[in-house]
Amino acid sequence: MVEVMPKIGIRPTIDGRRKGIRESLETQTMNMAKAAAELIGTLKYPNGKPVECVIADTTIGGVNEAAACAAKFAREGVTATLTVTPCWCYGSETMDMDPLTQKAVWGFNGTERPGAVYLAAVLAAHAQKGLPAFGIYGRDVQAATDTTIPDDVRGKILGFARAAVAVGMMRGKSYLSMGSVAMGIAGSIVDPEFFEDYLNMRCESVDMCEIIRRVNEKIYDEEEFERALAWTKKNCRQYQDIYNGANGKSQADQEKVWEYVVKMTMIGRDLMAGNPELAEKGFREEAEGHNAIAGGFQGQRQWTDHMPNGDFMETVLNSSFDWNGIREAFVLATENDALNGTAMLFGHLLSNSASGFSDVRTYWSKEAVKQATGYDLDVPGLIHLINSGATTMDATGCESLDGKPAMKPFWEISETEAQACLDATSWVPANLGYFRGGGFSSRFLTKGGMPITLSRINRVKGLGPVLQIAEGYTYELPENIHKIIDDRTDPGWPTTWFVPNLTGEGAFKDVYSVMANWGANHGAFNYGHIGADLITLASMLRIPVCMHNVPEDKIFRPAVWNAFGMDKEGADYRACAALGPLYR
Ligand SMILES: C[C@H](O)[C@@H](O)[C@@H](O)C(=O)CO
Ligand SMILES: [Mn+2]
Repeated sequence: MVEVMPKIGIRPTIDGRRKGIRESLETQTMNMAKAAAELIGTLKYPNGKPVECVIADTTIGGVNEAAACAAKFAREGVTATLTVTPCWCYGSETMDMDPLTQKAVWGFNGTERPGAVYLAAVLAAHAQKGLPAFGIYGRDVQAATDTTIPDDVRGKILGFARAAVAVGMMRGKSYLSMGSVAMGIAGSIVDPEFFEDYLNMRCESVDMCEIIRRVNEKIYDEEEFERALAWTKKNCRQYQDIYNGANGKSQADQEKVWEYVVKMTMIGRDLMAGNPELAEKGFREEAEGHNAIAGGFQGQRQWTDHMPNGDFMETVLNSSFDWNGIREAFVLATENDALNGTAMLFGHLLSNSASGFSDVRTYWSKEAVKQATGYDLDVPGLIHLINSGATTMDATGCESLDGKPAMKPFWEISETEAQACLDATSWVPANLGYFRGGGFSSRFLTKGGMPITLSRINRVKGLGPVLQIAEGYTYELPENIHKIIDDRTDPGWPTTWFVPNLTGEGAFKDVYSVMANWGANHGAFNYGHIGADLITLASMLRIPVCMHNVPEDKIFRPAVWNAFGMDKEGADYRACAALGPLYR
């Protein structure tokens, strides 16, 4: 994959009046830029490297200096800009006019000079010109000599930067469909217009028979395959065949399936990201890959009716480790549900950790749990997240943060934690009723008490894409109680029990309402409460949020959203409609 990391450009704007005013402000203004760059540099790209900032060569007092800054930023690959100033500057003469950059302005809240006044003036200019910008100024007045960034300003700069980096990361990359529409699932009817207009991504597709060709013609790294198979045999424990009784495959046949699914995993990865080793073998075209930052595998049914299913490939690629060690997780959607894949991609880019993929299968009320198991649930209800094994092994909850279960960026995961995730996962011979070609599904039970955010994109005729978000926690039923329910469901698939945070209103009135308001069969989940970041990201892309339980004081959108009315949700819809998709 072409690794171009999007940079954030810092624009120190200044009062252009020489012979006194400008000179007195140069140092303070440049220092704000340096402080902002230093702060943003504490963030990481998903590859673990620090986020890079570029500062304009000079402060910007007028249009010529603004143009020089824009030229530098274009050369440097800047995709978002943060304008900083402690003073009055000339709004439309100094602002960032690039229609494609994400924009924020930090106006220093002092009283010696009117930084916050410039902020208001330049935000008005942005609103008037249809170039949305995030407004940032501190709640408390600071002394002119105070070079610290107050906490509230830090939070806003970082929130803006995280989402802006995510927008930049997607630009120019691809979504790769392996196969097409799975079982009539609308999310796998991939729409290039959505990817192009909203994300600036290209839709690529390969027929699943490409996998067969690569297996048959040995278009994979054969040395890697030997290593991968040995690693798989050592670390991926085959579970008993709980589905197929006398019809099950012999162990000799299962060994062949293991070999096949390991090859599928390598080939799926090579299709997405390319692999220079293939060029060494003479396969230069195949070595290139599809520059895919996300992908999906149709599987059902044409492939799975005949060939081993994609569960091993999906689970392993979506995890932060494999036979090559601990590495960045891929984003690979089951059933080629590209809209869930997009939510997985958003979550991965914002959290830098692996994304889970699940069916949103069953709502369990307290009463239903009591009736089925005799157990008194101590939470208001549960949503059963479960899918044939596509879910990342990071979701076992065997990584930890401050002693609690977590899903972490790969550079924070230890060998011991990766091993614990593998040890907590077993591999169940696929239900041949569903998957005639066999395969192995990952099976695990997510540890309780992990903060997670469930999200999903849906496309709606006449409206466009919408994002839904539910923050909540994982939950752990006592083992024997879980077993009763799991045995009735799909005991060979990974389970995450989810309890959304309730607000008592609307879609979050109760747990039932959350499930009833979910827009499709799948949800993506990520570690942490990342709803606010998702909302910021959605506003940058002009995707309205149709359902969320994020506290209002955490929501950060471009300032012009305020002009679309006081009711935040309605304003979001109106602003997204008026502005239209970012790359249209
Ligand atoms: C095996 C079945 O076809 C499942 O894969 C199916 O219920 C789904 O996952 C639907 O999203
Ligand atoms: Mn599914």
